Amino acid sequence: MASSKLQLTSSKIEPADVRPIVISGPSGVGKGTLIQMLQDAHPGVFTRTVSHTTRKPRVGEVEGVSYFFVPDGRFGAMVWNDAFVEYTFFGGNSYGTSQQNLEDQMATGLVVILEVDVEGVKQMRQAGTVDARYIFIKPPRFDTLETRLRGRNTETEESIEKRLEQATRELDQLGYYDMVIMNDDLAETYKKLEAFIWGSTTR
Ligand SMILES: Nc1ncnc2c1ncn2[C@@H]1O[C@H](COP(=O)(O)OP(=O)(O)OP(=O)(O)O)[C@@H](O)[C@H]1O
Repeated sequence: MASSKLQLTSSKIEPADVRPIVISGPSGVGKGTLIQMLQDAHPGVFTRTVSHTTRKPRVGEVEGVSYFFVPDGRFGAMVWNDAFVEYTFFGGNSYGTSQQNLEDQMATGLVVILEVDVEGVKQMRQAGTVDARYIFIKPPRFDTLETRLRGRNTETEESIEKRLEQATRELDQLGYYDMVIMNDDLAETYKKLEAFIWGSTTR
């Protein structure tokens, strides 16, 4: 992976703004990669929420670490009980961030990172209940997504098509975000993300 070639300086200095950070953007744009880089460069600063999902675990995924894997009925009951700060139906499965998990992560005293799709961000913004910083990662060109998703080798053809279809809709809704960063060169993108989180407004 490209990130292993980067020279990252490791720092435990917390950002002045410790509100949760919501990272959004189309599938394959590099959200997971960038979040991992933040955590690697700043051990002991960030924690991530763990989403609930109705999708089946992939090889290597661990219950309660990668996701909370739940059946459809349980997920539906949680929606009914207003247990999610955001949830979405995507690629044939439901995903959501529970209020409980967000509170648990915030209680650690670390800066919480949430990876949320655009529909989820819309819900969070409209409800206005989570005071967070919202960042959108966008691809340099639409077809970059397809190349990266194929290169990742984790998706079926059907899943790739659903993700690209959804990306078209997502790229149309940038108004919900405090910051939009284009992920062309990974090292440059990472620097911009870090600068924004630590208070600079470099775009
Ligand atoms: N700037 C970049 N240049 C080239 N490749 C990149 C760049 N950023 C990320 N990648 C690669 O693109 C692929 C997709 O990245 P990643 O899995 O982080 O996307 P994601 O947005 O988290 O997707 P999903 O929402 O589906 O989980 C990975 O193989 C990653 O290494």
